[in-house]
Amino acid sequence: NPITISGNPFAGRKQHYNAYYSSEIYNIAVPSLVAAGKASLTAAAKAVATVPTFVWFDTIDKLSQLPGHLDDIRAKRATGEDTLGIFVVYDLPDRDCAALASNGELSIANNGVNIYKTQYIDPMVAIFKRYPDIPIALVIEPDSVANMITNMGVQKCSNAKTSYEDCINYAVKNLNLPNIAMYLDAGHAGWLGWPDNLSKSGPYYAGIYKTAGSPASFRGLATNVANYNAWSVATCPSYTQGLAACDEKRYIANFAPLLKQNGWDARFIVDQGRSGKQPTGQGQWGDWCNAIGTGFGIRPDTPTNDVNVDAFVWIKPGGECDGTSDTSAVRYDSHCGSSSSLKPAPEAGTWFQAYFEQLLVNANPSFP
Ligand SMILES: O=[N+]([O-])c1ccc(O[C@@H]2O[C@H](CO)[C@@H](O[C@@H]3O[C@H](CO)[C@@H](O[C@@H]4O[C@H](CO)[C@@H](O)[C@H](O)[C@H]4O)[C@H](O)[C@H]3O)[C@H](O)[C@H]2O)cc1
Ligand SMILES: [Mg+2]
Repeated sequence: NPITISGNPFAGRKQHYNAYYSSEIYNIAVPSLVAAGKASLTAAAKAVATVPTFVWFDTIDKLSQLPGHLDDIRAKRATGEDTLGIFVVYDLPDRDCAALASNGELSIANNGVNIYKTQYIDPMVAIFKRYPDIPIALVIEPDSVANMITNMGVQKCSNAKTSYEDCINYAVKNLNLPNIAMYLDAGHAGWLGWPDNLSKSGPYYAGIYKTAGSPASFRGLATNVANYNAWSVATCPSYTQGLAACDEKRYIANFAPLLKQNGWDARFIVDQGRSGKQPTGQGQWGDWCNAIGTGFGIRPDTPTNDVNVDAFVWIKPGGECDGTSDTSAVRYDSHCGSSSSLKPAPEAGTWFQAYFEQLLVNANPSFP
């Protein structure tokens, strides 16, 4: 029977752990550990397989896997568990405009806006409409709006601004379904938390919400996606350069009132999938690619005890790469060759075994 989400979509529900991430762990990580004489870590690895992570739809082709995930969730819900689907919308034309590692399949110059709407969003909406009985949380377009705040000096980002705004507007208006809650990406404390960036972000994000007609499903913002910041830390790491609000709790506490002043009573979700070890091994806060000295963090089912925050989540699946370290690769970004980055690293999104092992041994809370 169809459901209508009201309030916090995570309240009283279990986030879904998906078969794809489990298969990466069972078919790649576990055999690799055994082959490397690290069989002692296989129990912990298998425990990670049942931690809910978001499924990223980073290509049009991936949409063919969406019904399968939704069928799995429907089966889980049939057992009496109130399971929530958790997915990422991530295929903007000229995607990842300030970096190279996660550049996508669509380009503005090549009819990308039209393809995004008609071949990506419209089919996705049609699939979700076949599952009105399943509650769903969506993260909308990691990095995109944050780049609009800080990277108008990057040609590819300034060129993409109107297209990003058009596509995101189309996405949030068309994905505005009774069983869906949407969270638009909002960078992280080290990105938009700086006073100048935050003062721009309040009106700009609230403007997106109002321009879209304040959709009922448009719940709020997602922070720290694919990044490493603490939820709450007593001592600010040195690389946070004196920014007092150096963790996501304080970033959000500063951000929420600005949104409200501008007409959006937004809530947040916070990625903690790679935030368990503080400080991280980052030399610079902006070293975003495959950062060393990181660990799996706060589990997604942990209560947040924060009125602004609906849930802790693992949006970036730990073990999936941020970008290749191969300097000859088309998508090579120098940030993935930095002293803060674990190397050698494969292409963005593919399995990075050494990184998975790093997260596993540094996990906090630890895995048995
Ligand atoms: O001392 N001060 O007063 C002061 C004041 C202002 C300062 O300037 C700020 O410096 C920050 C860095 O410290 C910058 O933040 C970085 O911006 C990058 C984009 O440009 C982000 O990269 C993205 O990261 C994503 C994953 O998170 C990737 O998926 C994606 O591919 C990738 O592109 C980094 O996370 C993010 O850390 C701010 O823009 C900049 O405004 C600095 C100091
Ligand atoms: Mg990225």
